[in-house]
Amino acid sequence: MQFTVHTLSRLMDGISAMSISTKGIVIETKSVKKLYTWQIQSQPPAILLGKITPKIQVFTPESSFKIRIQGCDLDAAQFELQKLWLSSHVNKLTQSIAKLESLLEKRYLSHGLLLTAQKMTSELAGYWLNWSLDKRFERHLAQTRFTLEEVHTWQQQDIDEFREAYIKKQLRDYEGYFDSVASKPLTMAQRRACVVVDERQLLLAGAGTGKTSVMIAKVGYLLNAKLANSEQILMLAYGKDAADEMQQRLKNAYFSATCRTFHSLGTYILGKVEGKPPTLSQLCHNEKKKLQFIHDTLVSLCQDRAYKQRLLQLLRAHFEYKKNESEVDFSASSVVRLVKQFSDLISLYKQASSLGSLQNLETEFEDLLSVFRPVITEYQLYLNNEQTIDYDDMINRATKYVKEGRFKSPWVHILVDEFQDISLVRAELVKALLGQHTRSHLFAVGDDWQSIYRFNGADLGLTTNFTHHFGSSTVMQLDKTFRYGQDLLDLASHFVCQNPQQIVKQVRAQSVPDVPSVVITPEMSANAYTLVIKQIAMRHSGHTSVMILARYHKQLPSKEELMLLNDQYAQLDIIAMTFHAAKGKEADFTILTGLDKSSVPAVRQKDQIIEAFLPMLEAYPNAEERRLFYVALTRAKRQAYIMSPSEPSVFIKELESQF
Ligand SMILES: Nc1ncnc2c1ncn2[C@@H]1O[C@H](COP(=O)(O)OP(=O)(O)OP(=O)(O)O)[C@@H](O)[C@H]1O
Repeated sequence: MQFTVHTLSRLMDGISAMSISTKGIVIETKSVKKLYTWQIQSQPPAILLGKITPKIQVFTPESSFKIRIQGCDLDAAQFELQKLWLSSHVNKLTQSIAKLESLLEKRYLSHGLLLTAQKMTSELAGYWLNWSLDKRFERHLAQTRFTLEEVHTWQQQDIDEFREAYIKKQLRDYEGYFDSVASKPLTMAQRRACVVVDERQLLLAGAGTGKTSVMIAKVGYLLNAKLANSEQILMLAYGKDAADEMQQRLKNAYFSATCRTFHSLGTYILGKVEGKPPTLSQLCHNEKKKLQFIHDTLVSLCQDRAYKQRLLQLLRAHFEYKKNESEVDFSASSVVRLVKQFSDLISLYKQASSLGSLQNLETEFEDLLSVFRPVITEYQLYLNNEQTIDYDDMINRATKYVKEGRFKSPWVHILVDEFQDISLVRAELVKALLGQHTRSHLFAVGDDWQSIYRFNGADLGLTTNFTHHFGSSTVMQLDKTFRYGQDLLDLASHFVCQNPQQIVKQVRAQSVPDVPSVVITPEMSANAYTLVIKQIAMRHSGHTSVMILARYHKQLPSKEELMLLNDQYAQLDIIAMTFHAAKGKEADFTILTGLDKSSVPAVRQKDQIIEAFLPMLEAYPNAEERRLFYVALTRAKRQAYIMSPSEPSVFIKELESQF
């Protein structure tokens, strides 16, 4: 397609010929012939901007070369030039806008998609929106330019409206699915949590609000809406039971995705990269063996006089070691305490080392760490000789492999349950996996009211400052609890929110029960819970589950006692577990026992160095113990019996004051 501007070129000084094509303008002078190409990145030539004067100026992109045109048919010239320019540029515009429209139609307007849209439109807007097209072209391009202008000038309100329209459409299209994906139709808040698919998303919700149900439904939605296939979805649970339950619930709903705990994820990654799954050291499973190992290591290290001196100094300065002899008495309680501390410190030290946060601690605790470091070196040597690893090695090594690209992650959607209990090192692994894909999605589900694993390194800040750690994100809440009635909800929420740092959530209960959901009953004898069980059995003939809960294992009935109780009351399914183990579980009735004032809240001996290695301690006293009690309180579907001993916990007194 050639358009030769005979009339124009004749008038131009020094230019012997000029022709215009879809590629650009070819200018010929006596000595040179040069093509000035139209460039898509460039602004349209001035002639297209409608600034037609008797002296038309055409700016080519590479230079400010000017062509002065006089005495010609300006309209015709402009029309032809526009036509040529458009024919070389219009495809990019229409294709980009079509692509954008299709993306916006198919996907939720996530933060990532919004950025892409804004980048695309601001690039195009630069050369399409500042000038007016000839009317004959305008007709064809009006809609495209309108879309471009609309997206380019989006304000927050427009974005919100656009998102809302998309959500409404998805809710309509998938109404039948959300009605039937679980045993009961999902609530509106649960449905919305499924159809909103942001790159980083946090679902914060209280106990019994159906978080797990949402995770299952979300996987199904991603699959049905063809936003992902099964191989691209990874679900992470805190414990093996929870991962198995998730897998089972997926299977029941005929969905498939990978469900793992962090440990099984680590094992899988290491197995893939190293060719065989790693072997875990016995020291990981057996605390007694670990303590013995540390004890033996210290004995052996003390053969070195200088080391022995440092150990004695440390014991005297920080462990109330009273003896003056030059030998260490390894049976002394202070030494036993030090051995226990070193055992706890191994994991925390390795976590801090992998996060690069050791430096300050090294200076602050030099006297202790100079004694500790040879122990951890021996520990590591022992694992190496055994050709085994521990849990920290597993997560650290897995993270390293992912970061180095030695493990290729197939997962584009990662859903993490119990997010409030995630540690920084585990979060690093998740981030590394997400980082392998340009568009990856994290759906974190958690409840800051149920964060109970700080002593293991869980960092609640990852949940409460989610956006700070993971970038722009959508935070949502669930507003209805199904497990228990309004009275238990009010009591438990009021109790946990005494700590002003807890995020306030507006939750309602599905039901208002006709009998009280919480019963505080005196605990006259050690196994008074048997009387409560008897009462439950008398009143309920159908299959009924009962959970006995205590702060410590030792306060729970033995296996034999439980078996006897289960035999005695055949219709009851009675189990017993600690408050910690009960997280994520539920039963028709719960019986909380062992609530004497010395057990609950448990007072941990403050250990300065362990504290320093753990995530920041909250200012509110007993914050984690309060949350743990909240977890225990919220396991009952019908009634929670709280056994109140003669010297009850302050937590019971607090609850009583609320009745
Ligand atoms: N939309 C719903 N309608 C009725 N019941 C529901 C709904 N969603 C969930 N449930 C029920 O609510 C109970 C709690 O659900 P789920 O275990 O998923 O909650 P959760 O938020 O994970 O609880 P927690 O954090 O305490 O472990 C279950 O018995 C579940 O079947």
